[in-house]
Amino acid sequence: MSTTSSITPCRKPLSGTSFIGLENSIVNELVRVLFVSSTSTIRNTLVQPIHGTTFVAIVISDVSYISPAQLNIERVYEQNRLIAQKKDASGALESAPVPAAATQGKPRLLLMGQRRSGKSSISSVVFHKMPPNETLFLESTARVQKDSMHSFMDFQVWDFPGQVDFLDPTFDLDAIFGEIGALIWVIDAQDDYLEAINRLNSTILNLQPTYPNINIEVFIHKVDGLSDDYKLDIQRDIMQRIQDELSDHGVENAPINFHLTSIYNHSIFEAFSKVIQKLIPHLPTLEALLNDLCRSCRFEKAYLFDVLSKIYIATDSSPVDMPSYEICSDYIDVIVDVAEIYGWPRSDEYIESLEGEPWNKKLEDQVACLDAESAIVLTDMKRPIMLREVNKYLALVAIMREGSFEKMPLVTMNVETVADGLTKVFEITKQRNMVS
Ligand SMILES: Nc1nc2c(ncn2[C@@H]2O[C@H](COP(=O)(O)OP(=O)(O)OP(=O)(O)O)[C@@H](O)[C@H]2O)c(=O)[nH]1
Repeated sequence: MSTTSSITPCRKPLSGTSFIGLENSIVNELVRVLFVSSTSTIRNTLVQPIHGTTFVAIVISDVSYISPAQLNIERVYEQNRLIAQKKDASGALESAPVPAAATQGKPRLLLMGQRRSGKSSISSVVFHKMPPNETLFLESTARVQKDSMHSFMDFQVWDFPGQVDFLDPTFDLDAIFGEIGALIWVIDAQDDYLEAINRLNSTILNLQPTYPNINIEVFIHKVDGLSDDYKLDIQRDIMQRIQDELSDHGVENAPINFHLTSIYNHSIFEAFSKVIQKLIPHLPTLEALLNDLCRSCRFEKAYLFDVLSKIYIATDSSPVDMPSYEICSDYIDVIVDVAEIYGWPRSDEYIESLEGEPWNKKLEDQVACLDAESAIVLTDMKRPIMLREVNKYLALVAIMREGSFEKMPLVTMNVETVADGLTKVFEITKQRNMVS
C-alpha cells in the first residue's frame, strides 16, 4: 500500500484562549470528567474553559458513579470479604496465606484450557510481541507462569499448564481465584473440543458457589484455518453444549462470553481488548470523550490504544470494523519503531547546544509537543489517520474523513485537549488506587 506521511507540529494553545475553536461538547465532557472522577483532591477546581470566562466548579457532595467494571470489583471485594469471614469463623484464617496479588490489588487474567490449546502462544504474542510463527517452538508449560504487566493499569497474566488440575484440594483456590479479573478458557477449535468443554463445565460448576462473579471468557482459538461458516457452527455448538450442561445443573445466566480468536490475525488483540475493557472502571468516561472527539472533529473512528500490547482500551460508539482497527494497530508499530530509532536520549551537551544560540530558549518552549504525534494519508482511500501519544503507555489513533487535513490546526487543538483530559483521568485513578 503506498503511503505519504507528514509529521505535523502540535500548536500550543495561547494562554487565556485555550479552548478557542473547541466544541462546547468537548469542554462539557471534560468538566464532566472532572466531576465524575471527583475525589476530595479536585474539589474547588478552577476551570477556565468557556469563552474566556472563568468559573470555579465546586463539588458539593461526592458524585457516586458506578460503572460495570467498578460494580464487578465491588462484587469481588464483597465475595472475598464473605469468604474471609467464613474462614475466620472456622479458625482457618491464620493458616491460609493471603494472596499476594490481592494485597497488591492488581486484577488477574487466568489463561486456562487443555494442553497445546495455545495459552502460552496467546500470552507471548499479545504481551511479549513474539511473532506468531515463533510460537511453533514454544515448549509445553510445566509450572504456572505469572507475568506482571505494568502499563496504563497494572495487571497480572497467569498461564496455567494444561495438565494441572487446579480443583485439586492441595491448591489454594482463594490464592488463584480470589481477586481474579477474568478467567480466559482457551479451546482449540482445530482439535476435538468435547473434553475441553467438559473440563470448562466442571470448572464453572465448582467455582460458581464460592465465586459467582467470575468473568468467564471462552476463546475459541486457532480459527485461522477454518471457513467463516464453520467457525460460526463451532461457536454455536460450543455455546449450546456449555449452556445445556450448566442449566442441567441449575446454573442459569452464568457470565460467559465467547470470542473467535487466532494469533495469526488481529482477532486475539480484539478479544483481549474486550476482556481488558471490563476491568477499567472509568471506561464510560473514556468512551464519552472519544465520542465527543469524533463528533467535533468529524472522525470516522477513534481508538485509545495500549501501545505495548496494541490492545485498544476504549473506542467511540460507532461499530469496530476489523480493517480500520488493523490499520491503526499497524500504524502504532510503525510509530513505535520510528520512535525507537530517533527517540534516543540526547546528551546534555547536545541539548545545551539546541537551547543556545540562535534560539536561546528551553527545548520545551521550542517544540510544540513533547509527545509523539503523526499523521498519515492512505492514498487509496484518501482518509488520513492521526496518532497522538497520550502518555508513555497510551496512544490516541483516529481515522479522519477525506479532506480533514485542511482543518488540521483545529483538529490538533481538540485532540490535544482530549489527550490532556485522558491523562487527568488516569492520574486521578492512579492516585486513588495508591490511596486505597
Ligand atoms: N494455527 C494456529 N496455531 C496456533 C495458534 N495459537 C497457538 N498455536 C499453536 O499451538 C501450539 C501449542 O501452543 P502453546 O501455546 O504451547 O499451547 P499451551 O496451551 O500453552 O500448551 P501447554 O503449555 O502444554 O498447556 C503451538 O505450536 C502454537 O504455534 C493459532 O491461533 N492458530
